Amino acid sequence: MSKTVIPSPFVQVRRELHQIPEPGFQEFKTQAYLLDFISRLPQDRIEVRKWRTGLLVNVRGTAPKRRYGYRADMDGLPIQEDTGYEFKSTHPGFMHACGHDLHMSIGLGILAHFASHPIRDDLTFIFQPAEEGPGGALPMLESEEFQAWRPDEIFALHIAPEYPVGTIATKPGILFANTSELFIDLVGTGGHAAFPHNANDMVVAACQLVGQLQTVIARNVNPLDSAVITIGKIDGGTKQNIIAERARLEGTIRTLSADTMKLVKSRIEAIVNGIEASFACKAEIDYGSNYMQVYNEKSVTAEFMSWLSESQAEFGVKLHECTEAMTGEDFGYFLESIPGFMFWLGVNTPYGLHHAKIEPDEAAIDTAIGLMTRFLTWKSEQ
Ligand SMILES: CC(=O)N[C@@H](CCC[C@H](N)C(=O)O)C(=O)O
Repeated sequence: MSKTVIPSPFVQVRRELHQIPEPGFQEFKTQAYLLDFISRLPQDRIEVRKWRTGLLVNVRGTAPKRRYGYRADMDGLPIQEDTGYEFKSTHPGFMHACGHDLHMSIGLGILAHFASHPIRDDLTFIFQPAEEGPGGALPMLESEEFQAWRPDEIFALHIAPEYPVGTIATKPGILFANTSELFIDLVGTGGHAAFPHNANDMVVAACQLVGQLQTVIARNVNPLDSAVITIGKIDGGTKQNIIAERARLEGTIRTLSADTMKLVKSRIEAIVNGIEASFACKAEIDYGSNYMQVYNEKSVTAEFMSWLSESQAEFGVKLHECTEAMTGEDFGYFLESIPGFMFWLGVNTPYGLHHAKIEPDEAAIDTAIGLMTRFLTWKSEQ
């Protein structure tokens, strides 16, 4: 006899959100979906405020002394999906490839629980746009809407493809890197492919520049420190037999300290000046958006880790104290002024974050909802 497997309601929510990935600050359908879901929850303790394409939701406690915040990010990535899903993205060239569909469904699951099982303390649910860029956290944090329901402590998670479902990985102190986007435009003189001596080839300049940028990490950063420069995109020229007048490099810088970020940027600037001189071209650097490191406040994180290590067997989860990673997250801005932490949630998939084939194990959704509802309930009882 065939058995029909009914997915958890929040797996279905994730699948519906997966189909509508939108770029940062254009999460219109996503916002409408969240609003519609929230409108079907018990309303007596809930208030909702829009902030741009994001949302803030207040859940009033029964006798509040403190307020806890839970944040989920909302935007998708410019990736053409290549999964085997029946519920693929319906937005060509866009995909939830960084797990924000899971993050939101987990956020809704925790919210749905507390809408009908209020705790003593108040809760703020933060559905934040534009994490992948240009960064929604900082302007949201500074907004009147956020300040009205500003939490005393704040929490978030990020899916982790490399860990099995049930693994929760985190650490006190720095978890994710400082980041800066990097855009470099090179402008020279184009020309006929057969007359290179009359032109000034920006494809050659861009290739040299990419090679020289590798020396910053290999030769300027202390080998006991860590930094990354990744050039993820090069654009240059117009046709195979035309020497390129322009080229553009697009990338990102990651460091574990603000000082190393300064060092890396000053070396990039020196190298770019050298390219200008050696190719007699013009170069412009734009650092785009910059994110603060994710720094887990030590005592709140230690409290979570000790609570989790005592209760992990009961909840079927396993705590792993991980090392820091060079990922970036604008949740770091919330943590800069509000104590709290972020953790990795194992979703066991061979493809990494930002990969067109990533298929996170959806069992992690209920794991995370169960974990966070229990943790927030326990916090409120202390
Ligand atoms: C978790 C994650 O993958 N976050 C992104 C954040 C991007 C920051 C910014 N747009 C940049 O590219 O520097 C990441 O790429 O780590």
